[in-house]
Amino acid sequence: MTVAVLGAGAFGTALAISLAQNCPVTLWARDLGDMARSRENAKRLPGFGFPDTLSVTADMSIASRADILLLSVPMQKLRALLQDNALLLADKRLVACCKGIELSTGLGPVTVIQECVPSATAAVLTGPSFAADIARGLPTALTLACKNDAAGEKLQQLLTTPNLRLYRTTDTIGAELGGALKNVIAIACGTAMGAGLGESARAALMTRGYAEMQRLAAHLGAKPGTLSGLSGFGDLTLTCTSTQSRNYQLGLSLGKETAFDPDTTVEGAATAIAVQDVAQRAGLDMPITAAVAGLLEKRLDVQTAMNALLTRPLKEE
Ligand SMILES: NC(=O)C1=CN([C@@H]2O[C@H](COP(=O)(O)OP(=O)(O)OC[C@H]3O[C@@H](n4cnc5c(N)ncnc54)[C@H](OP(=O)(O)O)[C@@H]3O)[C@@H](O)[C@H]2O)C=CC1
Ligand SMILES: O=C(CO)COP(=O)(O)O
Repeated sequence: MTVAVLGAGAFGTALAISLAQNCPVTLWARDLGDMARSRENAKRLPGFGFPDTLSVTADMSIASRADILLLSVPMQKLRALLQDNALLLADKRLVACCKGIELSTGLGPVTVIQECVPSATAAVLTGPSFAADIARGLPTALTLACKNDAAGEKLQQLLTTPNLRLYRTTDTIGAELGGALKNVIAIACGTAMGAGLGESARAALMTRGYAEMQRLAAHLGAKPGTLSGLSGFGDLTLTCTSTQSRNYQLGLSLGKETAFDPDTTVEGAATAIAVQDVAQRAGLDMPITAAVAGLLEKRLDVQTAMNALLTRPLKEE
């Protein structure tokens, strides 16, 4: 068995390092930089040397020879990567490792894979995990979702490593929505903390945000149990409470009104806008998502957004 990871960001690099404990792994990057010589990804995940079983390439025809390919580029870049390499990726097992909803279509990564490479077996790997924790060998548990349970079980076995424990589901919609939507709520929580609104406000946003996640997921046909698992509740908890999270960090800077590096990968930003559109079309009430979209689009300031949430009509929980 061989694995390739397409996209040498922090997460792709960490997964490649962990999976190289199991089998030969090829890490594909559009720009290798100094990685082949230094045996480290100094740009995205500094401080973690590559094991001997990990090779790097910028040649997709080499990477695509692997049995299983993990797709670890940001969500908004996934479709182009698949379209550009559709012939090489035909019939492969493709596992999306990105968390988000496509801005132009409102679709998640599994559907995007199915649209671009219909002959592939599509899956998504998601859940609470920081790249540095995985690379450090710290214990991590993730969800592997694949509609075909037999294919999913095989992937679960092959991609579990000594420190990366995978659970399995056939509910790809629930798994990808959990990973996408928690980022939006993490921006809201970071904003509240940055603006000094307090930990009680954060707990309220996490809980009511989780209600929004469940509402949209149910509307789109997800199983309720998936949202309460690692890919939903698990990742929501991690991302809304850790300053390691870039989504939370963006929120902190919105709340403090400080500058934020626009080149940072913050999946929740595009996803908030995409989800707001999906919710509006479906007639769903998602006020926290709408508030985050309003903040990001600079239609709202923090105080106005918070007042709007607090003065909504009172309701049953
Ligand atoms: N970091 C983490 O802890 C975790 C991240 N994730 C998810 O993983 C996904 C990737 O995030 P992460 O690795 O952190 O992001 P990073 O910001 O670390 O890296 C993004 C990577 O994507 C590459 N990339 C961007 N556009 C393209 C493109 N068009 N073609 C090829 N490569 C491209 C970049 O290449 P280049 O260097 O050349 O710009 C870079 O290597 C996100 O969806 C994120 O939510 C999930 C769990 C944990
Ligand atoms: O998805 C993550 C943790 O599970 C990483 O979160 P950020 O993308 O916010 O850094």
